[in-house]
Amino acid sequence: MYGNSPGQESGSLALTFLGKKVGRHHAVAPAGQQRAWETTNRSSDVEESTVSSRVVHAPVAAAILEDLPGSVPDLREDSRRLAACPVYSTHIHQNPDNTAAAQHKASWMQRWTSFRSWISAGHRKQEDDQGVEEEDSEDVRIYIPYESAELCITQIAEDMEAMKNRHFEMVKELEVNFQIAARETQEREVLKVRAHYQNKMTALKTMLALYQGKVEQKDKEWHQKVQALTALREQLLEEQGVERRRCKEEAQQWHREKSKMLELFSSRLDLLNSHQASTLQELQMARQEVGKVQEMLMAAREQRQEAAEEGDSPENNEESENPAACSEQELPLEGANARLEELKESLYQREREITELLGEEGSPIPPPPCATLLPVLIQKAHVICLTVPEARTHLQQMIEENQASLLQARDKLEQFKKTREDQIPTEEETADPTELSALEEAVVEGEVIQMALNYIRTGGIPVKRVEPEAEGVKTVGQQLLGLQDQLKQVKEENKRVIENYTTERTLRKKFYNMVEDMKGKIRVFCRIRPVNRAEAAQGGVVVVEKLDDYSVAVETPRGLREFQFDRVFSTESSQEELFQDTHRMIQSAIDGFNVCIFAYGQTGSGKTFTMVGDKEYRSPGIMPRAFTAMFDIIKDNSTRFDCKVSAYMLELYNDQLQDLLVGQAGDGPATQAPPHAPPRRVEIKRNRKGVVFAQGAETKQATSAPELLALFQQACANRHISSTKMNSESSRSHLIMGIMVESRNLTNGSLSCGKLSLVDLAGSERAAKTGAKDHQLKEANSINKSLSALGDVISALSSELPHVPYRNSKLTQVMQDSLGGNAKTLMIVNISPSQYNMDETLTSLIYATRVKAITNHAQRNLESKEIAALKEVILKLKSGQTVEEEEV
Ligand SMILES: Nc1ncnc2c1ncn2[C@@H]1O[C@H](COP(=O)(O)OP(=O)(O)OP(=O)(O)O)[C@@H](O)[C@H]1O
Repeated sequence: MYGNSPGQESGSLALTFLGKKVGRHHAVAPAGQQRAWETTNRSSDVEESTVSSRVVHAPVAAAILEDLPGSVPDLREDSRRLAACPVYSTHIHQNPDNTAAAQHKASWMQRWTSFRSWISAGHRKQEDDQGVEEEDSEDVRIYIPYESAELCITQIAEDMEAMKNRHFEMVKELEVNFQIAARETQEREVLKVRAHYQNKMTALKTMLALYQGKVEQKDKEWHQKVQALTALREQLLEEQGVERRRCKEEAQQWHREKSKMLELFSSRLDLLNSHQASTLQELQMARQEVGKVQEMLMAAREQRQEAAEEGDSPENNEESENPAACSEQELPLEGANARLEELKESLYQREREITELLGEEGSPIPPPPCATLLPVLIQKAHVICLTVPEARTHLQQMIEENQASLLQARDKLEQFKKTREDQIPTEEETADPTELSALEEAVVEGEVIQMALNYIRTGGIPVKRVEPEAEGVKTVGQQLLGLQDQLKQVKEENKRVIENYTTERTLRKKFYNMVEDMKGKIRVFCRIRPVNRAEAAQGGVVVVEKLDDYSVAVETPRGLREFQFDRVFSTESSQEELFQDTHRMIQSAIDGFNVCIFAYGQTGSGKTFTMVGDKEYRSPGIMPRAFTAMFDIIKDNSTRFDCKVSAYMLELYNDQLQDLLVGQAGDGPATQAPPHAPPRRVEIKRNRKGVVFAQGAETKQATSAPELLALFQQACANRHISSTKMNSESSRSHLIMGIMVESRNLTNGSLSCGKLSLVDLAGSERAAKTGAKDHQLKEANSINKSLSALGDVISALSSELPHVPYRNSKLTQVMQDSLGGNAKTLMIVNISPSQYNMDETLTSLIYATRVKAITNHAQRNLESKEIAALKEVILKLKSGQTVEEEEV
């Protein structure tokens, strides 16, 4: 009946649970080889059915029955009994008596009941029983009537069904048990891990608190320092102002003095010229007069000579006898001589005056006699003072008295000057300078006396007196020079103070950013691109300025607006510089963190340049550099970690996710899209930990940076790019690249799974500026819509609203874990420096500032060796694979 006929397939179901093999071997005759059942079915052919039933051998049946523990001994006994009574078997067969059949049926029923009870009891066959039973097996022939056989078959079928169900139940039960056990183990592990990390977290929190305390303290100190420096700066500025005012006043005074002197000189020069002119005139006149007088004298002399020649005449005798008449004749001569003398005197006078004037102008004046006498006098007086004590006392007294009077005179002069400065000068006051000059003279007199008395006391020789005006001029000049020096010093001091202030400000911002980073705030970098040709054509006015490494300012019509970021990169900053600050994010991804780097900004602001680089990869952007850096890190740690890198690449075009890796030659036939196959549907999902993944997206493995770059380049070729007025190669879609790094610790077997998302967003644009039409306009609308949804998410997160509208756009779904999720995120806001794009720049900077306020909760995705192994087992079981004991 249960013959293992030739060609019969023998199947076995084996389940291994925690190292114990459970289940049952069974044998089922394949269709077409179940002779007994076939005979029964063809009941009209009695002869054939009889033969068929008889050719079945008992040992085979017994062997099969052995597989049904519990029933085997009964059946064996029964078969032996039946074999000993062939009449019964034939009788039953030939005489189908109802009672006998009923009895027979009852006996079979009994047996099958026991068999069923065995099934329900879940009796397990012991493998070692097999040997014993093999020994017991005998060649037994069993003859069973067809009705019974039919019944039996039905029963067997039912029982088999029951057995199958039971087996399934058992399998289910085992699965449940297994899941419970796995869950319990997992929970235990999770609890352990949680406790471990809780401790670590507490320690970290304590450290953080300590650090925060320190930072706060430092912050306070810096704040105080900054305040002190600011106060100092203010004071210095004030002093500088005062100095400036003083300098200005002194310069004005110096100018006044100069013009006064110039006036004086010019008036003296005029006087001199007029004196010279009049002197020359007088000289001329005098010469003429002298000439006349000389002529007169000559004439008179000639007359006298003539008279002398006629001397012998009595008239001459009379003249000689009459002196009065003679003197009358000489009178005009005397008058002429007197006039001559007068003229000479006047000439000398003029000469003296001219000499004096010339002497005042600069020619050396012979020292007055007092200048030679004074040192002699002082020396004598000093000697007297040395020898006569009364004279010394008297001198001391004189010095003191003079000092007092000098002080008084100076005070008076100061007061007078002050009152004159304070009051609004009236005409009378300005017109009366005598009082001032009298006071000034008194001061000068007092000073001269003081000097002289001091010389007498000390015995020094007084130096040559300098002209008071020249001294005044020299003093003003010296003062000016001194003031210039002071100004220079103050400027240098100011520069130093400003430098100190800037350094401290920079440090403060750096520490602040570090604290923010530790708090889980999203890091935001700002990059200013150079002015492009279109902007230059619009005037190229630059309104954006990098103030320092952390601040950027925009000159708006309403004034300067300053924004603070984690780093600010100027137009001169290189790709290398930018990447240096990005590098540690790559390390985090390898360490098992979920990391996201994305570029944001208006169209043409340099997002693709920042993320991808230029077309020829002469200055590669973050993405190609990240590939190299990632594999470099992996290589450096290859002795401790075994890492696997795989990537997917999508573009969000017109609100549709498109897989850029589909259709590429890759690591297997599965990656090759069949020709004319409908595009595979890619959906954005989140795993239990909240990490976003692209379901249905082609994921390709890469074993080196060039391999990954080749994949990336091929995928980029599929991207939607077209030319607009703002950018000759404008991205018309958002590019999303996910790089998964699975890293197994070779020491402890733990497994970490990190993800690096690199996103190059399409830029917001105004149709008027880009000149978008038709399908470009549709693209622009779609881009703007998704960016607006991103803006809404940013606003909700930064305002800590209870609902964040992630589901409004596919873009926000893709970025859900990066904004307010569990990722370490870096945003690079790209801006244009030109006035032409000022509005867009301001909008971008405002959004970036809001992003800075968002807090993420980055977690490391690390599993212990056991959990990782159990997960693998579950996966295998789910997919219907056999799990070996060693694997668990
Ligand atoms: N920092 C930079 N230094 C030099 N050139 C730059 C810089 N940033 C951008 N550019 C140049 O400006 C142009 C526009 O840049 P890019 O295509 O990266 O802008 P985008 O923001 O990606 O624009 P869209 O959103 O339209 O795709 C490119 O020709 C690029 O080479």
